[in-house]
Amino acid sequence: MKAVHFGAGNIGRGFIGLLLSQAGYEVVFADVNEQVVAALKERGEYSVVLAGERRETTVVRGVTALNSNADNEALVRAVAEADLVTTAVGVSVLKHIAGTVAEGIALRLQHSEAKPLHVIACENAIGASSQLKELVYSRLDEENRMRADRSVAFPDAAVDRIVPQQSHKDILKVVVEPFFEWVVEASAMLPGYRPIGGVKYVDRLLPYIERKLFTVNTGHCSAAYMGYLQEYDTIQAAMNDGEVAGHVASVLQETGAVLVKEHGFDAEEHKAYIAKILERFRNPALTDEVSRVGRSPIRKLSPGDRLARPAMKAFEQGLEYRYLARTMAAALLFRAGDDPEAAELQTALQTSGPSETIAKYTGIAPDHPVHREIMEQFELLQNWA
Ligand SMILES: NC(=O)C1=CN([C@@H]2O[C@H](COP(=O)(O)OP(=O)(O)OC[C@H]3O[C@@H](n4cnc5c(N)ncnc54)[C@H](O)[C@@H]3O)[C@@H](O)[C@H]2O)C=CC1
Ligand SMILES: O=P(O)(O)OC[C@H]1O[C@](O)(CO)[C@@H](O)[C@@H]1O
Repeated sequence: MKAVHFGAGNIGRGFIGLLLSQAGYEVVFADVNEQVVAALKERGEYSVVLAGERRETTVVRGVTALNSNADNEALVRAVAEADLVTTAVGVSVLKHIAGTVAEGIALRLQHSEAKPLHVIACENAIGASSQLKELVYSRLDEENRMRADRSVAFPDAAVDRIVPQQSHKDILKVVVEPFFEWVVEASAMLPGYRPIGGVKYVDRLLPYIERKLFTVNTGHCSAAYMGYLQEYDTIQAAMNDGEVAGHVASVLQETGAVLVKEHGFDAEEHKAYIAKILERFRNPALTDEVSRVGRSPIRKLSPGDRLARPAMKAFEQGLEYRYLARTMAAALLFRAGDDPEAAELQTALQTSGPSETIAKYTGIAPDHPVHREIMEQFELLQNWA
């Protein structure tokens, strides 16, 4: 069984590559980071360390890598021969890999009996595989699109494992939290698919991806944005501050009410899910930088993502959204590291002012009550920043 995995970064090596290798796949990583690609090629293995008391280490063997830019021809052939293609590159990078995936699919379809291929985008977004499918299909001709409909599937997925920025002497080593959850849409699978150990298959992914995104990711970025305003460098330090932790808990109550109402999750079970996640954010064996967890604030503020979407749902369901609005206001003030999206937001605020900036990046119109709440929270927070 062969897998091509795009993105040999934190989640790629620390989660997806690990599970695929344990499931018996030969894994070819594709990345643009020449040093990582060269090291994977040369060594064919790397280690994953669990951030816990015992620091258990697993050596992931039987892997190699290709450079997505320089080795494109070989990568196209690898996609053509693969049983599985996975990605963890960032949802905004999918457009850059879609061409290679499309070329690989076109090549495999030249054989009349093309074997089934599953393409799973493991990104923090709703419908990431479906987004990738659209990008790939726009690069295939009509005949190949019709043939791909029969032998290529793009099941959506939700992936959850906190993997902070790594800084070890060994550039391939990756320290990850022990917890993981990978949920895949079973209804989209083609006949003959061999389940991967450790993956949970569900018929309807939406409740799972929304629960994950609106709890883990909404909560985490709330800690990052409020932590940044309080001048903390790490999530662990921010979560030790009662005010930040209280804010995160309030946000998760808001999103929890939406999730329970919309998807029928059991309220008590959801409370336990939140408690576990707050504990994971605090994991003292990890050092997770505010700059990583808050990265790409434009993506995080966008209409379908972890902040605007649950806030709008809360409004539509007659529920509370004040703390979500406060996180969105804080996201506008986030300037950690050299994040280009944070810089773009600062320019927008200076040139167009907060109201227009909120409308442009969240898609929420100025006369909407959620917009008005973000404005109010922004004015309150501005004095801190
Ligand atoms: N780190 C985490 O804890 C989690 C991350 N995710 C999601 O996983 C995805 C990846 O995140 P991380 O692994 O943290 O980021 P990362 O930055 O560590 O890894 C991304 C990798 O993609 C590579 N890349 C960039 N452009 C590429 C291209 N054109 N072709 C091939 N590779 C390319 C980068 O060089 C990098 O190695 C994101 O969508 C993120 O939201 C999901 C759950 C947890
Ligand atoms: O910021 P991104 O790219 O959505 O991904 C990082 C997020 O992924 C996670 O590490 C796990 O889902 C979150 O804790 C974090 O907020």
